[in-house]
Amino acid sequence: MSKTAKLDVFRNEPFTDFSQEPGKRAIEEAIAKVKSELGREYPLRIGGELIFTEDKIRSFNPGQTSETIGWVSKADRALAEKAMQSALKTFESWKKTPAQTRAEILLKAAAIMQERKHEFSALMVLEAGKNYAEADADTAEAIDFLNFYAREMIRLSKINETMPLTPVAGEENRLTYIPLGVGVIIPPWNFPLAICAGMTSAAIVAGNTVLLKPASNTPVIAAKFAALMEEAGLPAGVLNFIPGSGAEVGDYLTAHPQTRFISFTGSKEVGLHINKLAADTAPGQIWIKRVVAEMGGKDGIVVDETADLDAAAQAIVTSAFGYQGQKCSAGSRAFIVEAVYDEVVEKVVELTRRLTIGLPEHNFPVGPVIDESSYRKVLDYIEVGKQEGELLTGGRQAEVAGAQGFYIEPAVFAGVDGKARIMQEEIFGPVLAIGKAQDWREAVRLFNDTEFGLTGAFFSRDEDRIYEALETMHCGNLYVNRKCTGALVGGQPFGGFNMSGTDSKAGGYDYLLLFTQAKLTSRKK
Ligand SMILES: NC(=O)c1ccc[n+]([C@@H]2O[C@H](COP(=O)([O-])OP(=O)(O)OC[C@H]3O[C@@H](n4cnc5c(N)ncnc54)[C@H](O)[C@@H]3O)[C@@H](O)[C@H]2O)c1
Ligand SMILES: N[C@@H](CCC=O)C(=O)O
Repeated sequence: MSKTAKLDVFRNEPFTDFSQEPGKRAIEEAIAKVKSELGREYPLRIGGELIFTEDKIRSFNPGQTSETIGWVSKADRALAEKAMQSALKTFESWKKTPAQTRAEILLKAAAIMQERKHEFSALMVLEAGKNYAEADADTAEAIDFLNFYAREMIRLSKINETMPLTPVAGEENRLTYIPLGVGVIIPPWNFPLAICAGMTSAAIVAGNTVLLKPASNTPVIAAKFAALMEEAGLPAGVLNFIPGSGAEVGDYLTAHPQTRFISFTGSKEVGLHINKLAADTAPGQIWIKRVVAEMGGKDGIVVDETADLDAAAQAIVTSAFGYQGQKCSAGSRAFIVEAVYDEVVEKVVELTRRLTIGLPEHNFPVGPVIDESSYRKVLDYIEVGKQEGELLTGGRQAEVAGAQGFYIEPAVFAGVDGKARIMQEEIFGPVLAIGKAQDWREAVRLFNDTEFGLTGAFFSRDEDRIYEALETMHCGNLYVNRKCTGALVGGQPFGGFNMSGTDSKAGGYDYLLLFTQAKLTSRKK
């Protein structure tokens, strides 16, 4: 793109239709290609140097645990320090690189990813246990983040033209958004491409250099992303890729005096730990570290008696069990008014029973949960649920012919009290808790009775109630008459209230500001 070429308006990457032959063939071919490359080794990337370590993370297929996706080199503290020094050095040149040039690298990366989108999706089918549509949506969102943040950086760099400061006689004032410094990027495994690419590219395009520590369940897709950024022309040392233990490398870098910011997405427990550690001032530290922390959810759907009950039941099931309930936005709770409670519950159970379980590469609606510890945790919660409500369907370990993985039947509990543990704690698996409310206002009260506040949905045909619910349901992303998952970049900036995080609104118009500091210069004329 030349300096004068006008960038077209941002549009979301379309999803692939896998019910049609071309889409189906494309992903099947991509899966075959990725399978032929399994078991490779992936290095750290520090200042352009590819480093292979003795100690490695084994990434495996959660739907077929004997299948190794790849062996990923693992950073220790010494390598994390080397990466910090590389990022500090590179920051001196990267911060001076024009915003337009930085943005162009993201646009190039988006174009390359788009060209090879099915390959990225296929890798997530195998490494993260996503079915075709879930993996495709993840890749599409990653492409969106790259395209969106590139445009956002260009917009911010022209802020004095689009949002002129109030004129002051005899002085010329300018506001610029300058980068912060070196940031540590810590994404989760559940959107292993989209969130990793979004968090990393936003920090980079704003002029920062970063240390990317990917989630240990999904380091291969993160390694592919790091390689892609280099292919797109990102100078060495801007993105330093350092997989490793959260407790070792994560704590070391969070506490590091030269870390300027930490961008984290993950659980409440780890987010609060990072926030606390980052608040301490290390000897030699000359700033308050900025922490962006997007955390868990206990999201839900409220249904009143005027609602389209079929649509509501479908949305409840899709929100609860899409990607096995492993989304921060998962609708793990539903509150239904008494008048239609039995009818909606029956529909939900029927739809849930229709969900078939199997290997993600064969595109079953329900696949495995991510690993053994998650499997045990979800099964433990199902036992808790049996004491707290009535298990209407599912909840057992599922056998999948020819596959050894972490499969669990989607579980629906009804008659669950709002204070029950399965109503209050994030399970992050295929478990839905349904509660009965006397009326829609009580249902909204029950919905709000949580420490989290990420997503929610309200189903009704009554305009007055919709109006009131939009005001009173307290969460960062609130939807009406649709599922509570699947926010789109640009149109539905994403982030939550309370213990769901700092409400950073990824994919929104404020997001890049989190990785900059505003500098005002005033010159006497
Ligand atoms: N709010 C959102 O936008 C959003 C999006 C996706 C996922 N999530 C949440 O993420 C969680 C699931 O992801 P997860 O299991 O990867 O979460 P997690 O908190 O276990 O791990 C997240 C990341 O933190 C790292 N980590 C662990 N300990 C660390 C430490 N001491 N210091 C630094 N880093 C450390 C992990 O290696 C991983 O990369 C769920 O709670 C889900 O709701 C939130
Ligand atoms: N942004 C995604 C959720 C990300 C967290 O897991 C959604 O809107 O469903």
